[in-house]
Amino acid sequence: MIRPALVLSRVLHRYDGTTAVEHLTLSVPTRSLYGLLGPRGAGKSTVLDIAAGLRQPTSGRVRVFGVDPSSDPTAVTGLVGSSPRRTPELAALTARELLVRAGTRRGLEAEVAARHAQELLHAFALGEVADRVIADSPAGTWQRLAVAAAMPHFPRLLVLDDPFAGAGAHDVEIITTLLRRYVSAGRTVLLATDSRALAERTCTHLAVLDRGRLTGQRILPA
Ligand SMILES: Nc1ncnc2c1ncn2[C@@H]1O[C@H](COP(=O)(O)OP(=O)(O)OP(=O)(O)O)[C@@H](O)[C@H]1O
Repeated sequence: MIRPALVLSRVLHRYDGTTAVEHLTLSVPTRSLYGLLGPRGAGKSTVLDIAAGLRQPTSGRVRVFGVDPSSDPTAVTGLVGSSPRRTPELAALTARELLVRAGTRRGLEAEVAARHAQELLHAFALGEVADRVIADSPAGTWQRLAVAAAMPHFPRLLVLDDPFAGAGAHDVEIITTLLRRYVSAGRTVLLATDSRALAERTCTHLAVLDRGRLTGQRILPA
């Protein structure tokens, strides 16, 4: 049997007084495009942070390709890719600079990072804005760039928080095509969204979260 990309077993997460994730158990198969669907505050971002090794759960068991993020955080960082947040510091960079920086931060040599940045700019149809400052780009362009910035090192698990937020139909089309291609190349994508329509159109698997609990799970027809 192929080992799942991510396994959460009875994961609980509390922030001070708030229980964000309540005894969540789920398994994300390798080569799936797995959607976490739920309204605001459902706990999606918390689950993604836990999957990316950016947050330790209060209790429960987490395995990323069999690795426990609490005992080997560095290994998990190498296996997972996630998008940067749009901070003023990043918005002052050009699209190309952001992608090169994303690559070198993931351990690529400068030359390799520059080549991958060029490939990603092309794949995400970002050629025209490549050397423009990010601050001048609309939300949909940022979303394409943010997804590209999660993958310069070709991580085995791509973790994307709301990659369609503010994206227009053209951006959604490009992002969806690239994510499908990524999965076809043997990788795995875990994304969060509050749009049922987009989740159903894009994903191969769907888990529905509500107030930190799993309320449904489906495999979607191809
Ligand atoms: N850093 C934090 N400190 C305290 N409470 C938090 C923190 N982050 C999230 N929460 C709370 O945890 C719950 C789950 O939040 P989370 O962001 O994981 O949900 P979400 O489904 O991603 O929502 P959104 O779509 O709004 O990001 C919410 O009640 C939220 O207010």
